Amino acid sequence: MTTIRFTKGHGTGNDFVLFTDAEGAVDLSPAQVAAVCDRHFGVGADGVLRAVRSESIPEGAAILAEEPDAEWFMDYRNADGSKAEMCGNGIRVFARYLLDNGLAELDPGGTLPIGTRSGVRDVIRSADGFQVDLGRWRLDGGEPLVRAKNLRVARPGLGIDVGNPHVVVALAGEDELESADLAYVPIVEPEPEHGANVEFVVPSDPLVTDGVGRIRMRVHERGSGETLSCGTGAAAAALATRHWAGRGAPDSWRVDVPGGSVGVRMFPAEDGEHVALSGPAEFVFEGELEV
Ligand SMILES: N[C@@H](CCC[C@H](N)C(=O)O)C(=O)O
Repeated sequence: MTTIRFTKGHGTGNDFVLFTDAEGAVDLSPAQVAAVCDRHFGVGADGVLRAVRSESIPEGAAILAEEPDAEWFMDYRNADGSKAEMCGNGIRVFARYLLDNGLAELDPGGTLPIGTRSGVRDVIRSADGFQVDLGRWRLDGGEPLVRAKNLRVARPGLGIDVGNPHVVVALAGEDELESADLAYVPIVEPEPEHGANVEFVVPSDPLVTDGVGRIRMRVHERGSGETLSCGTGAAAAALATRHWAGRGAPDSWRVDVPGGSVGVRMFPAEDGEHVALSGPAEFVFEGELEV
């Protein structure tokens, strides 16, 4: 048995257990992660974020080659113990965890590079907490049909990759968004090879106010079930809505989720268009765990 000191944190209600394992000595098994995340018998969380030095984890070697300053790697696990490439809410909470624990510094106007399974991601401070550049996004996975419990008809989704896979589905209105039962895994046909997070969105009316688009979203996350928020999902949802809205649609979006609200911004970069996510990073409590 190993004792780990953990912090419980969240970003718009998407909650995580965070701990430091600088030397990479505590590689939790899927069963151990699932036990920690269990809301009845464990701490309870949507995922676990292990802070491990990039040099101490196999996936970190590629990260250091890309960006030698990415000292820390965010080892993200879903609540079922599976590994995911990226977590948009998690990385803001992770950045704050590194800073508050003196593991990293972020000068005013500076950037904190963090290693993830989808590459190095740059975090900066923002008015609402932290902003992360999620990098280049791409349409991926076509337009599969999506069925969810309590939705009367199957609807076409749009596959979008923002470092991890998403399928975004537009619903007819607020009633449909409320009544969809996301306790059950939505059925996506054809099934994405590596699974997908599925976002259900409803545009606000009007869609755009003062140059900012606004949508509401609920999500069923791969490996974690329905969560109160998904940062990469919010970015995918804004990208899909802009795609559907066509010419003239804005590059700035506010995405309302059951746990709060996050900002999404698309901007040109040297290697193509990037998408950035901003929002809060909160801590709730600290404790010790035997694993
Ligand atoms: N909640 C996260 C996404 C976490 C990973 C996801 N469940 C997956 O398996 O891809 C976010 O805020 O982006």
